[in-house]
Amino acid sequence: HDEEFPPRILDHVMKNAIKGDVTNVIDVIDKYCWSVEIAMNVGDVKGAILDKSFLEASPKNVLEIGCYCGYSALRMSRLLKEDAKIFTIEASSQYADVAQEIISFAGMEKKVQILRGLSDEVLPTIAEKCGVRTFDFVFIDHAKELYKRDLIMLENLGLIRQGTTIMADNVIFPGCPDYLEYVRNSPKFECTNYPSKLEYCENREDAMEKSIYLP
Ligand SMILES: O=c1[nH]cnc2c(O)cc(-c3ccc(F)cc3)c(Cl)c12
Ligand SMILES: [Mg+2]
Repeated sequence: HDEEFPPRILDHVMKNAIKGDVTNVIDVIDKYCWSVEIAMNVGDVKGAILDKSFLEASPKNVLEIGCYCGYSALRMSRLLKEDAKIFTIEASSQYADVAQEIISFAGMEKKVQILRGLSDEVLPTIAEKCGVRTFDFVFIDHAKELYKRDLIMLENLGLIRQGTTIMADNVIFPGCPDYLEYVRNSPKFECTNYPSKLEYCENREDAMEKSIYLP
């Protein structure tokens, strides 16, 4: 995935999507990624799996680690209940800039707050900064080598509670074997695997892993 992609997708959305119509923005991004160039959004197929788990959890406080262009934040924002909110951590200021534009274009700037910085620098102060005690739903979709570290941080910081749903993207490709081994062998997590395909690909396997926290 090249660094120049995000500005192109932003430009495409601004030119081809309907301002304020979050579902149309999502569709325009998916069509572009299927037809013009692939992006590392969770995509429409895995996105539907995310949607289903999100609706089942019906969360009030949502945390996403890895915002990228804001695609998955938009998918979740359109399913948010009244007075619920999404906090999404993004380390790349270029990605965060594009995501902010796309989220605002879709009219979801009040429901989605982008926190700029590295996850291990943002997480320790997120509770007081965001006025949240624990998160009800967490979507992990950033660098695969940080999944396990960050889940342990969430637990140690008391940012997840009995019944919190954690969804992880890319557990097959690129893959996060240490994370999978950790959650599946821990008595504190109830795991379910959802086999799928890498976003915008027909023939490369990937999967999402759902882990319910039961300390
Ligand atoms: O870095 C990623 N963070 C979060 N999600 C990701 C994802 O869903 C896909 C990929 C990826 C890898 C190799 C490839 F050929 C195409 C796409 C990456 Cl690299 C990430
Ligand atoms: Mg991903």
